[in-house]
This record gives sequence, C-alpha cells and structure tokens, in this order.
Amino acid sequence: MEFSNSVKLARTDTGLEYFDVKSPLCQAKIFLQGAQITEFIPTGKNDLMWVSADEDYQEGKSVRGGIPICWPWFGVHDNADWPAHGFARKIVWRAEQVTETSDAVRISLSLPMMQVDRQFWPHESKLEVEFILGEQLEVRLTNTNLGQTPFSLTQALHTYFPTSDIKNTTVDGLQGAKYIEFGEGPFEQSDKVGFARETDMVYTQAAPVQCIHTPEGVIEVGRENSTSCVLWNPWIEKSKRLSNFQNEEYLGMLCLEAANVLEDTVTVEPGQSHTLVTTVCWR
Ligand SMILES: O=P(O)(O)OC[C@H]1O[C@@H](O)[C@H](O)[C@@H](O)[C@@H]1O
Repeated sequence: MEFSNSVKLARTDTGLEYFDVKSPLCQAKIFLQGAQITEFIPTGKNDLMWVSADEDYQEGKSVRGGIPICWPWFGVHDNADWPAHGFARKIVWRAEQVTETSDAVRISLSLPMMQVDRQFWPHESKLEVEFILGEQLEVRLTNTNLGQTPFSLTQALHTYFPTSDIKNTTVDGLQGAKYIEFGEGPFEQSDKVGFARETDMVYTQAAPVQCIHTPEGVIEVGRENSTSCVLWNPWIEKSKRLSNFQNEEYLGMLCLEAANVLEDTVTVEPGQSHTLVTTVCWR
C-alpha cells in the first residue's frame, strides 16, 4: 500500500508490517508493532539506528534495536511479574496519518487502548507518537489525559545507536548531571563518559543535548520535556543473557535513552498533555 510518494507499507517475511520510507532526505523503517523505528539513514550518511544481527522480527516481541517505546513504566515494575519497560513496545499500534512536504515525511501512530490490559493501565488516556523524518529524526511521544483524575507514568524512547568501537566511544554533555547506577547513588558525573564495563546509569538533571563521539562521527541527541536519560551498554556477561543479542555485539552499540524517570516522573492532569521529544542527527 502506498501512502505518499516516499512511503509505503511493507511486511517482513515473519509477517510484521512496517512503514518503508525512501524520501530525498532519508530512508527509514517504522514497525507498527511497538511503533518502533529501526532504521534512519539521512541521505549520504550512515544509519543512526543499531539493530542486532540476531533480530528475528517476531510477533509480540520488541525488536532489539532502533527505538523501543518504554511505556507506561520504565525498567522493572515494583510488581516483578509485570513486563519490563511496560507493554507498549509489544502491541501493534494504529497508523493515524502520513504526510509529506519538501522538508520532512511525518508519520503518526496511536496505541489502541482497547488492547491495553486495564490492570496495567486503568486510566482514560491517549498515547500518540509522531516521527518527523527529514535530515534529522524527531520523535514526539504524547500522553493525553482524557479522564477526571491525574495519572503518573515513567517512560523512555530507548534509542540504540551504532558505533564501530565502544572502547573508542564517549558521551559528552552529561557533566554535572546526577546519576543512579545499579540502584546506588546519586553520584555526580564529572567528566565525559567512556565505556570499559557494564554501564547502566539513570541520569537526572541532565542537559538537553548530549553528543556521542564515535569513530564514524558525532551523533547529537536532544531531548525536550525530559530532564532524565539513561545510558546503557550490557558489556560481556549481560550480553550473553539478553534475547536477540549476539555475545560480542556490546562492542558495536550503546543506548542513550530520552526519559521521564525518577524525580522526572510525569504527572498529567485531566485535559492536559505531555510530549516527550527526542531528536537525533549526525553533527
Ligand atoms: O532487555 P530489555 O528489557 O529490552 O532491556 C534492556 C535494558 O534497557 C535499559 O534501559 C536498562 O537500563 C537495562 O537494565 C536493560 O537491561
């Protein structure tokens, strides 16, 4: 099915549907399952999204790479039986709108609330995501409260970035932020972050832009309506335990996730909306 000159709907061999975008400005893939973007290649540049070579694109499983949407909780829930990172990343979202102008293709999707188990999310609400695909990628995740009482949630746009060598990769722009690491802290980030071991840091009071310095160039990651972010690399031992992840792949990826977690938890009042935004580009 074709939506505009540059956008058509395609399907993997395993049956998962995705928007296949090939515009003058970029190439992208966005799966309806999880509303998950897995490829974003600005014309003439490298892909900004990393996906595991072991990924097998199965129904009901979040793709290991791109940008899984973690909602309406980030990480492990207090009730340990509930799914890690919420459930939105496993549900098939509804395609809402595709538009194309000379500076971007815009694709929006919404989470069908009919599919949501009310024990996990008993609130009257709307969740929409818009992808703005131009020379850079912008992702806008909007929660709207349609009920009579406020609700609170944590969330993240869990972006996987590529690098050819994690040991020669650093993240700049977190200096001065506070972080929690493996449940300990808060500590203060004093310098650029390098990678020599498992990294799983939740930052608060983080500046709105970070730069990832990789051997291939500098990736700029921006956030709006978010003062928290998560930096993750599983390193050797955890790599062996992860699904759809090769043992050595930790050497070629990292996650820097635009979040609303810890003291940055979002409360949405009745009739109000909150939009978490991340922008990603080669600098
Ligand atoms: O394997 P999952 O559920 O996609 O999670 C991947 C990682 O996601 C990160 O955001 C967490 O900080 C890690 O602790 C976690 O391992």
